[in-house]
Amino acid sequence: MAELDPRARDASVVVENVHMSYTVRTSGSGSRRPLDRATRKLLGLGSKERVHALKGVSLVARRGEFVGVIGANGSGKSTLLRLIAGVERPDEGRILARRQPTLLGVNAALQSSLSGAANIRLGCLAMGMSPEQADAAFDEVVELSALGDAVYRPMGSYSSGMGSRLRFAIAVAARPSILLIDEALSTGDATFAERSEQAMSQMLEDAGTVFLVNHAAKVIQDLCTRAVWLHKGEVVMDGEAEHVAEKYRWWAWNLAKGNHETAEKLLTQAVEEGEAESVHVLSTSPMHMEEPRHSSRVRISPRHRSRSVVPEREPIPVRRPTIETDMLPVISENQIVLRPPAEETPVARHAKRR
Ligand SMILES: Nc1ncnc2c1ncn2[C@@H]1O[C@H](COP(=O)(O)OP(=O)(O)OP(=O)(O)O)[C@@H](O)[C@H]1O
Repeated sequence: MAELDPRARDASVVVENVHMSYTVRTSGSGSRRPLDRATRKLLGLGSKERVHALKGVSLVARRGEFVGVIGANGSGKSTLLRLIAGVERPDEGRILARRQPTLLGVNAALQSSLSGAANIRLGCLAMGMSPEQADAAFDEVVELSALGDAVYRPMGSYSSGMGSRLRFAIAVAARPSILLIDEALSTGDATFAERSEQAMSQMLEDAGTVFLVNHAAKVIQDLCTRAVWLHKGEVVMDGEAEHVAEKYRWWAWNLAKGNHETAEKLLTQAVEEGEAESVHVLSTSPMHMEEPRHSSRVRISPRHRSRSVVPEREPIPVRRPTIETDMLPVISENQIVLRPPAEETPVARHAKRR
């Protein structure tokens, strides 16, 4: 049994045994011929398929942590961020956050027909700022986005990089405690990269938490303090960014070179070495809450669990949280997070073995 974790007070996001699946329509025939596909569609012969995007993901992010989420295409990175943002709710498991997280580009939906300047105001208001705060933040947003005079042009005329920079600058100006970034930082030039790094360092110094999804191990190594490697919806490794990103990079390189056997071995080693964090959230106050919007909906069948790449663990008791905000249940001080003792973390175990 794990010890009580005194650092629970620092937890800003708790992801507890989260499962998420989507139903997708397939043509069902496997045929590549357009006529076949069209005929099957007309006859309504398409079938539905269940895609398990996340399978029992658990982690605790703390104040001041910059967490990189890395993994191959379709491994569940964006799904995890959307769930943490509260944009979607998990089928099973629970997510708690100390404050409402900001998912870059989603919380401030911008209008392409309006100028960048009008969108700054709109975006700041959408992020919860008052009109006075939005006006005061204008110069800072323009500077960080490095748009110059282009800020007075319609946003529809921007390149995708310019749009990403503007969304990032608006999100940072709103001083979120928890910022979730999906790839956006790879679209800027060197000046923007420098400024965005400074802006995020400031956020972390203010005890914020940043999650960054990126395919590039180098970006994760350069920016993050910690990395979570997802593979087919499961946590393969969770630990120090440099170490996890290096393991991921080596695995991805072998896979890209067609060294499937080596890649498979590396993945197995990483799974053995990097057992994911085990998270239990207990509520010590009476269970008087209504069913939260983000609580369990559907149970995943044991059949799907048995195919998992990560060894099975004890089922985690899911109990109701004590407080609820508009989007996600909030972590309260009387909830306790249990996790393995420090010396049992994947990185520590790896170090011991060497
Ligand atoms: N809205 C959706 N509807 C149907 N399937 C979805 C949806 N969102 C995600 N998926 C599926 O869930 C799995 C995980 O997708 P997700 O986008 O989270 O992966 P990712 O790691 O972010 O991928 P990428 O690196 O390509 O962006 C994929 O198989 C994807 O097809």
